[in-house]
Amino acid sequence: MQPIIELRDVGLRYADRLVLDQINIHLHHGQFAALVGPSGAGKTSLLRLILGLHTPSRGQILIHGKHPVDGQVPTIAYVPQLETVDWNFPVTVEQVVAMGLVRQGNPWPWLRNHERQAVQAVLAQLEIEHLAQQHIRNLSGGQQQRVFLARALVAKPAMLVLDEPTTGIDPRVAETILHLLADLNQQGMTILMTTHDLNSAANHVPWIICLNQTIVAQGTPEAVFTPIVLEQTYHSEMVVVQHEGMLLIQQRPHGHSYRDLIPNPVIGEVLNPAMENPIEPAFRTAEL
Ligand SMILES: Nc1ncnc2c1ncn2[C@@H]1O[C@H](COP(=O)(O)OP(=O)(O)OP(=O)(O)O)[C@@H](O)[C@H]1O
Repeated sequence: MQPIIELRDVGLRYADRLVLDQINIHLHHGQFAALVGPSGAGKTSLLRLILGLHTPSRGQILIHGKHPVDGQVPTIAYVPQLETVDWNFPVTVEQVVAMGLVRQGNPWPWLRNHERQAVQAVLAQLEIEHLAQQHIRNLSGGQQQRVFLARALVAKPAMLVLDEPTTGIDPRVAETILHLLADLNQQGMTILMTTHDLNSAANHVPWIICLNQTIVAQGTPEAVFTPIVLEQTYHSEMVVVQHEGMLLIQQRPHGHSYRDLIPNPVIGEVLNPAMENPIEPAFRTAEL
């Protein structure tokens, strides 16, 4: 089956600075993937490449097997980081969601009936229809995230791309947003999100892409969330434990060894053979 998105040996430079290198990713219909990596790893830059907002310095990006034309990628909807939004802009929830509609042939600022119905339907789907006339500034972080999710969904995209959807909201609300994304994925939506929350990604997202300028590893959480892959990604020692069926990931405290902290080291093996120091197969992890 043809991937929705395919990146072939993609590189990106800002001026003379290499930000992304040798990026190879396939995302198929129905996948739910998280892009993780430290600040400055190039996660947002990679999303912007996929959205057609940057041109790769090398390699190819194919959407449904084709090159995006003129930066237009109509079937992929974007949910921005909340902190990049101007909350003083005078708009209601309904107006924000309507911005997601492709409003061909309607130059007026008010909505036609079918447009209002589409907005109402997506607000109901995300259980925020009661907020339609509220100013966006007056909402909680979780409600704001749902509004921008609604704006993305109203255009009926083939795929959602979200930049840090759980940043800046409390852990309980972040959990509900991840459940919402998992529900959308169950209904067939393909999703790619960036996150700094490794524990949520490990326990809610079935496919993980570890990035630090290049792809360090990609695979299931159990396969890629290993101390070695995490150290290669973050350049910092991490502890991975399994507890009651969950993966728990934490920065390694100073003065402890893995032997003290990990009763059952987790095993991983989906690695990037192109890396300078290819990561050893997983069974080596247990020897640390
Ligand atoms: N438009 C730009 N021009 C020049 N450099 C940029 C530009 N955008 C990003 N960068 C640089 O490229 C690198 C990757 O940035 P990017 O925002 O993609 O990282 P990130 O992984 O999303 O980081 P974070 O987790 O902090 O959001 C950073 O060093 C950043 O300073």
